[in-house]
Amino acid sequence: MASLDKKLYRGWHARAAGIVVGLGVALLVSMLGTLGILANERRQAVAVQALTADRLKQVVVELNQAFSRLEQSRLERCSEETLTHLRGLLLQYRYLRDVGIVDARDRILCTTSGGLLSEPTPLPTPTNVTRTGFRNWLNYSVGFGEGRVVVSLTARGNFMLMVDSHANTELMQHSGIDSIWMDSEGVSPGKASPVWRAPRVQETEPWAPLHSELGFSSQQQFWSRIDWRRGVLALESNVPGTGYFIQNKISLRELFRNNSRIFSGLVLLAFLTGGLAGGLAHQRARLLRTLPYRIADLCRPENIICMYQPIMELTTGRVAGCEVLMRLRDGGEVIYPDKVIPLILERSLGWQLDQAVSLRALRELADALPKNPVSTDARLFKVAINFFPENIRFEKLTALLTPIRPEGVSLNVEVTEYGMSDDLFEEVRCLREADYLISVDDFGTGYSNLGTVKCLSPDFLKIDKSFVFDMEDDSLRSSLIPEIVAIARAVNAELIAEGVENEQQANRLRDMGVQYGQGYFFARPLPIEEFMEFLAKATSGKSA
Ligand SMILES: Nc1nc2c(ncn2[C@@H]2O[C@H](COP(=O)(O)O[C@H]3[C@@H](O)[C@H](n4cnc5c(=O)[nH]c(N)nc54)O[C@@H]3COP(=O)(O)O)[C@@H](O)[C@H]2O)c(=O)[nH]1
Repeated sequence: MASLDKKLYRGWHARAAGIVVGLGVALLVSMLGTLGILANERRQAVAVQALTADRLKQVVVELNQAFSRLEQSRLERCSEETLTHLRGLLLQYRYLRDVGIVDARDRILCTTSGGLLSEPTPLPTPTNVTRTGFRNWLNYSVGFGEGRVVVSLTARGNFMLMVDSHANTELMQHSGIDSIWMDSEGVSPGKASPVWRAPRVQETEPWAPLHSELGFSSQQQFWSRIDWRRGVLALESNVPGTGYFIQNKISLRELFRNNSRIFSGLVLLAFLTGGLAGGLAHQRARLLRTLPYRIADLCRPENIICMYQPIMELTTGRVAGCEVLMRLRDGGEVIYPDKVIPLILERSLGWQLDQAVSLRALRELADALPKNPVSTDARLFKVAINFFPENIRFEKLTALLTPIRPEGVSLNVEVTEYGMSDDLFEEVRCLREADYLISVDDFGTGYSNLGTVKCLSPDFLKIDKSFVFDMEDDSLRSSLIPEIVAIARAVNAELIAEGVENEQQANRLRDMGVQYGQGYFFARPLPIEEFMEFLAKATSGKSA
């Protein structure tokens, strides 16, 4: 069995399974590990963005509050008194740097820092105008004291507030985020403009937020995208209710560099788990290719091949019938019965096999025999079929064979000597009454005595081939053939000698009183077409 398993195991199948599974597991482990690293990176960015969003929101809330209070105060005309009042208001806010009053053409008339301006200072067109009526000038450079600073201006009605971009920048720089965008909803909905970019971010082509529509949502939401071309993972979120968006961009190369140890560990882990899984899959695939795992499949009708070995009448040379011998097809290979019969019995597949063989053989014969010129002989034609002893049950066999029994063919049930038992006698008696022929197979190798053979009353005794093989040497074994001939006469059975391999054996057996011979001298077990050709040739030879 071991050598057959080895033969049946097709190396490349199992190797391919091992390689595929190994690579698959290695890939899966690497992917899961990489996803874990990305998820960790994302988690960190989310925490940073949540904190920054909170701060930005405070600025916006401050702006809203300040505008409401200014609008309620109705201090829309520039005067020292108004400016004093505005300065008092400014002190109450953390992020506001300046408060001013503008005219209808957005010209600055006075500010808390600059006082009453001798000439109105015109502002350019706003960077954006929001739905709620805010006009924004982002990154606006103004002279402040000795130098200039970059600020953000926001105006509503006649009031203008200045948010210190420097303060903002400080805030951002320490937050770890990369850029802030603002949605100019109202003027051009869905179009966002960058507000701030960390100095370390050098970008020629900034990325607008993915979901601008979420800028005014009351919930902070996070989303991410990977730009494989640029090798960047971008994480974004909105600042709830403000129209602001926050972005973090992580270079994949940097990510790899920062986590190089983890990645090395991951490669090692992928290699080990892939190797282990591949090895196990290879073993399993090898195991699945072995006969014990495939025997049930091999015994299915589509894998069964029936061969027909002629049984010759030794005195006349006429083809008296045939024995059906099965083989199992396994892809391009053929498996012989001796290799699988023990396994078939162990797996209780005997009936499945006997059923499939007899159905196929009788159908093939029913199709082929009438087309053949020997059909006139069919009346005499005996088809011997092997059944496992436990399947020789009258009801079971007749239910199976009666509907498919070909016209004019005698069915010959072969019973091995090993399978003989008391309860078999009754089954065999019933089969004989129903016109079935009975042969005792491998006669001489079992433990039957004259009494049991008498009880069975078979039509044929098949002399086991081991007696025939030894005939040339006149061995002790072959010297028993006359005893077998005597037993056959005593039980009124005819004899078929198995394993006839040459003419000398055939002639001697005939001379000893053996009626029939079967063996390679006449023909090997043949497929139906070749068997029919043999039959035609033998019949025409006889009639010529
Ligand atoms: N229940 C079933 N058992 C079956 C079925 N088909 C076969 N068998 C049993 O398997 C045994 C082995 O069969 P196989 O390998 O086919 O061998 C047969 C012949 O090929 C072989 N033979 C015939 N002539 C010669 C010869 O001249 N020399 C030589 N060395 N071998 C020869 O002998 C076997 C004949 O078998 P049998 O007459 O039945 O003893 C076989 O013994 C069956 O029991 C099946 O469908 N069902």
